[in-house]
Amino acid sequence: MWRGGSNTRTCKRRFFSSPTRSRHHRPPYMLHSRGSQHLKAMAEVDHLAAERATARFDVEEMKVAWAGSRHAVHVADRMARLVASDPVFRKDNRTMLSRKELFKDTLRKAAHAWKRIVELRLTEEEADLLRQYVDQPGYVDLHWGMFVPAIKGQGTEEQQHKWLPLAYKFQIIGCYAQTELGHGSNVQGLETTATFDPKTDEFVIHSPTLTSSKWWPGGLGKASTHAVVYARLITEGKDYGIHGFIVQLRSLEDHSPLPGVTLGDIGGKFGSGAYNSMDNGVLRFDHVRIPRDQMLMRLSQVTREGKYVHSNVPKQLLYGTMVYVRQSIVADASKALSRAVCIAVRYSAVRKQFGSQDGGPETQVLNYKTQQSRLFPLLASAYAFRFVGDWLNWLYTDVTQKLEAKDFSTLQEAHACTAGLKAVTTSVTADAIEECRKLCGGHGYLNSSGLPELFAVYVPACTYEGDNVVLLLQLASGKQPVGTMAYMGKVQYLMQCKSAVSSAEDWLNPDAIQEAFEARALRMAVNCAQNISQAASQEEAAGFYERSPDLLEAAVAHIQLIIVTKFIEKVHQEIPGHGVKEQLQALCNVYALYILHKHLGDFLATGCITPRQGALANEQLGKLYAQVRPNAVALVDAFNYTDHYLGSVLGRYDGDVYPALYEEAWKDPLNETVVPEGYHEYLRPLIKQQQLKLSRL
Ligand SMILES: CCCCCCCCCC/C=C\CCCCC/C=C/C(=O)SCCNC(=O)CCNC(=O)[C@H](O)C(C)(C)COP(=O)(O)OP(=O)(O)OC[C@H]1O[C@@H](n2cnc3c(N)ncnc32)[C@H](O)[C@@H]1OP(=O)(O)O
Ligand SMILES: Cc1cc2nc3c(=O)[nH]c(=O)nc-3n(C[C@H](O)[C@H](O)[C@H](O)COP(=O)(O)OP(=O)(O)OC[C@H]3O[C@@H](n4cnc5c(N)ncnc54)[C@H](O)[C@@H]3O)c2cc1C
Repeated sequence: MWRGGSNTRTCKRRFFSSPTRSRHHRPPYMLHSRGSQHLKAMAEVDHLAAERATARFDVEEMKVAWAGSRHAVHVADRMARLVASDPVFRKDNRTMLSRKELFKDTLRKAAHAWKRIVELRLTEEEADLLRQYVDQPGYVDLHWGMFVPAIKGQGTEEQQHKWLPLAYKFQIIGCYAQTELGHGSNVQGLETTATFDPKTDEFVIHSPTLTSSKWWPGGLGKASTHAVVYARLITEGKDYGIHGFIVQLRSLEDHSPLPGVTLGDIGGKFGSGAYNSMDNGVLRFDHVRIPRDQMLMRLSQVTREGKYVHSNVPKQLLYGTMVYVRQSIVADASKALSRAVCIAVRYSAVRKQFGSQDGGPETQVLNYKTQQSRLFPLLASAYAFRFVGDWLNWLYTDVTQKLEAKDFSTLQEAHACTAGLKAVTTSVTADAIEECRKLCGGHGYLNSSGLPELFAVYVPACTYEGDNVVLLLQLASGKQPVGTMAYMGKVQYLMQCKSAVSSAEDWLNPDAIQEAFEARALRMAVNCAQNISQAASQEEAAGFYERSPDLLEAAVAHIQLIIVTKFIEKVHQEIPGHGVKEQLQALCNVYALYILHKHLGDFLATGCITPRQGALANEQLGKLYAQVRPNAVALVDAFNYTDHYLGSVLGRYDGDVYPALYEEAWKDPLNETVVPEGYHEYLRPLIKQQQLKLSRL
């Protein structure tokens, strides 16, 4: 979970307490006797009011379209405000905390969040949202996000009955210990062993090598008492491959590691603050014994005699927790992307540069066409990811229900879609956050813009829960033209069809877009298949390996088709509210035509459109940007984020950016004293030495 918050060090620190601080060092507006009044008056001004007035749609109804329902808007609103108004959840100076302070702050927030959840008797939906708005990654993410789902998905009814109530009441804290120092992507290559001992009816969990040390699990380093550990099951002398086991790691009395367990944190990570609130851990086992019934036995069992029995279900169900988390990550991508875009759009409307010859007002940078062509596709992508995320959630729920009824027919489709969408949406979002930082110019590089930390927290999403390249290759290896691949059944038509677009406006026709995207995806897949069979006369796997860079691109084309299709389907639905459907239609077109323009090489190379049609798409894109421009600020308002959640002086709702930037600067610990620490040791002697040298000349 979560970002931000107050900290004991900065709370105790009084702003002007240092004896070496001079009064003249205060921000000038604070020297003014009416300083605070003046600030307050400024804060009441909505610097973005003019922008909001130009919106041609009902923002409140757009909030509903974004959130999914009126109920969802209300719940999100209540939880966001609850968090924003609670001093424990304050989010200032997090990037200035030491690792230990940050971790303690995370424990404090998690404990306080839990207290509020219990006191207010929040529902699961409310509790999830509250944690989201607290916004600081921590052990609870893995406890709720992976440990509990692993037991639910892979535990028998008895196991669920025993372990879930303990987890629900936080009597135990769990993590998901799969990855090892030597193996992450290749799950079948994990080395940890779980050897059944029929004499004692126990499994012996062991780390035979350094590379078998569990490495990365979040929450493992310092917080968890238990883990679902993935290990090779060995019984009757035979290795049956990877299975899940519930293993207690720490004492429930004093939190010390149990005998045979060595564990700790793996060390600092990218960026300040950011993901360093999480105790990603290392874990080694030295012949640790657990009762047989702590093997998760829903999919396969080991009998008292040590016999291995596999239920009649696909072995890939072992990977179910990862599929679940991947679909949550897609939903999360739209949140991270929309936060960055909200900051960049609001700031671009406030920021002015050039354009005035006579001392008059300068131009809002949002009016520059280049700014629009960089920013509006990201705005459209945030909406696109939101809707495809909703669809993926539906698909996941559907496959789960089917699995309950022992229908495994959609398992492969769910795996392919979650893997591919996770890969594409996280890669785009990580790049987009960085683009938003650049769109905010120099100020975007300040921690107070919120963007550096958002990027640092977000970027590992390209790696965790499956490296994006590895996941795209999984998608590319899919074989059956079912579900979202059904368009491949139209192979004859799509291989030879020619786009009928003859004017820029023709690109507003969803059928024209759909056909171009289908033809491109299919033709790329067919090209790959042909090249693979040519590259490897004897073995398909060798050809697959040889052509894997092309396969990646074909997989991306397929996923972009899914995203475009789901956006088009969304816009076809009944959408209430003045102008809401029209705005979504425009954003859908921006998304599709931007992808077409960006990947024009694919579309042209596969011959599904002509260069002239490509140019017309770009022409239409320019017109769409002009249509989005007056609605841009209102479109990001519809995300309904509080200033607390955004955590950005540049993205403030009121657009009053400059006083906020100015004020934030003075909170830096470097500004605690006028004369910096180290002056007497290093600066003064240097200066004096130089002065002396000069005086001798
Ligand atoms: C945790 C909270 C979640 C909240 C998310 C919201 C984010 C909010 C942000 C908050 C901040 C912090 C929280 C973030 C927490 C991050 C936690 C991270 C956790 C982890 O990273 S856990 C470790 C994850 N590890 C991986 O993902 C490993 C990747 N590797 C694999 O998945 C597999 O090894 C593989 C799929 C790449 C290959 O597997 P293998 O067994 O070798 O299979 P193959 O031989 O290739 O394929 C065999 C057949 O099985 C099919 N298959 C493979 N996988 C699946 C699956 N999952 N489901 C169904 N089918 C599958 C495959 O297609 C083959 O089929 P075929 O034989 O061809 O028909
Ligand atoms: C912040 C964070 C949190 C995490 N949390 C957890 C957790 O809670 N629990 C847990 O068990 N794990 C966790 N992980 C581990 C994570 O799941 C793995 O790091 C991830 O699955 C990638 O595996 P890897 O590190 O082995 O990468 P590698 O597979 O070693 O990848 C290295 C490079 O090789 C490439 N590559 C690998 N295989 C192939 C291939 N077949 N074809 C082409 N290229 C390939 C990749 O694209 C990449 O460029 C976390 C990781 C991070 C960064």
